[in-house]
Amino acid sequence: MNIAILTSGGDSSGMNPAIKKFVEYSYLKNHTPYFIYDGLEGLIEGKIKKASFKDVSGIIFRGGTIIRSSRSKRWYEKTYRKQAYENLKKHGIDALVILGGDGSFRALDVFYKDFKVPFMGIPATIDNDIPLNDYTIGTDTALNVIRHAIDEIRDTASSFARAFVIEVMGRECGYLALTSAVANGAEMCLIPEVEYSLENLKKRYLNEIKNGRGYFIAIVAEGLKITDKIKEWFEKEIGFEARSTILGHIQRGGSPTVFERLTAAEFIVKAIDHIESSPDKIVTHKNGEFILKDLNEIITSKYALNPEMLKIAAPLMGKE
Ligand SMILES: Nc1ncnc2c1ncn2[C@@H]1O[C@H](COP(=O)(O)OP(=O)(O)OP(=O)(O)O)[C@@H](O)[C@H]1O
Ligand SMILES: O=P(O)(O)OC[C@H]1O[C@](O)(CO)[C@@H](O)[C@@H]1O
Repeated sequence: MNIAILTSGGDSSGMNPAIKKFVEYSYLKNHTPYFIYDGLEGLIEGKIKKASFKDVSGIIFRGGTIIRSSRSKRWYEKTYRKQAYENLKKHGIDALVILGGDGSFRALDVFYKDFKVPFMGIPATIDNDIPLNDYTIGTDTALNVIRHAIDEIRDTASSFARAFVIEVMGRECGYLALTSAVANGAEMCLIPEVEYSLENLKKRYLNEIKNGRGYFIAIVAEGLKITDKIKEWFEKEIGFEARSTILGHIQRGGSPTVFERLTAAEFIVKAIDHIESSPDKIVTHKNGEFILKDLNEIITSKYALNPEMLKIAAPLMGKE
């Protein structure tokens, strides 16, 4: 088969190892791999090229995506999707592999309904917000970038009596905030999915200050849009000088971790192995296994945070 790969939505570290494995494993299985550059915008523009081993040499340790990505307004219009379909036909592409997040899977859904182009979707976004799936490519590297940043902030935090409010990405999903709050021993974790109580946190913090607490690390998910409010709250209600840091796009960068590289390879192998026999699926990673799921099941479900992790983090949200 002629199989083309594209990366869509927010780039994430681990896309490059996935692209490398895609090329190598496709040739191994007697398929011909193609690149579509610039995501869905590139597909509309027909930026399609046969991929070679040389294209993917020396990329396994690089963050980002060598074939680039995009967010495409034009994709919502059928005229442009038709143009994309014509481009695939022109290059003799038999199937698509798409690395992206939930938006990209919705894009795949309309495209499949329109033109029935066989596909495999692979979850890739730092947000880790794909339903029925435990892991999206990019998450582990982003968590390690956050860990590193918090370690550095802690150096200065522990040298002053201050509160540091750190905003992490994730759109409407609190996964990055929840996981990094627990992994980095934060005093506060506020996420969109769970109601928090500043009143309870205040009681606890004032008590802790009496017992010698010297500084605070607070993690706030970007989706709440309350980072400045929490900084002011520390100053007014807790009486601690406060600083805020928005980690921003550094969370999308960095060399893919070992876990990232291995998982990316396994996602790709599962996708290529099954693209002929079940050409309309999302590869999910659930309870340590790689499982094919219907696209429709994914996009009509809601992701859920790990209840055990929520229990561990409950005190950081002011829950008794
Ligand atoms: N409902 C939809 N119908 C058609 N196309 C869509 C739809 N939702 C998203 N898309 C297309 O998919 C692209 C990628 O989606 P989006 O920008 O939400 O990123 P994503 O795949 O969710 O990744 P990330 O979570 O990393 O941002 C959009 O720019 C748009 O072109
Ligand atoms: O790179 P952009 O388009 O500013 O998008 C930022 C968004 O993309 C993500 O990094 C990935 O979805 C989100 O966490 C963040 O809200």
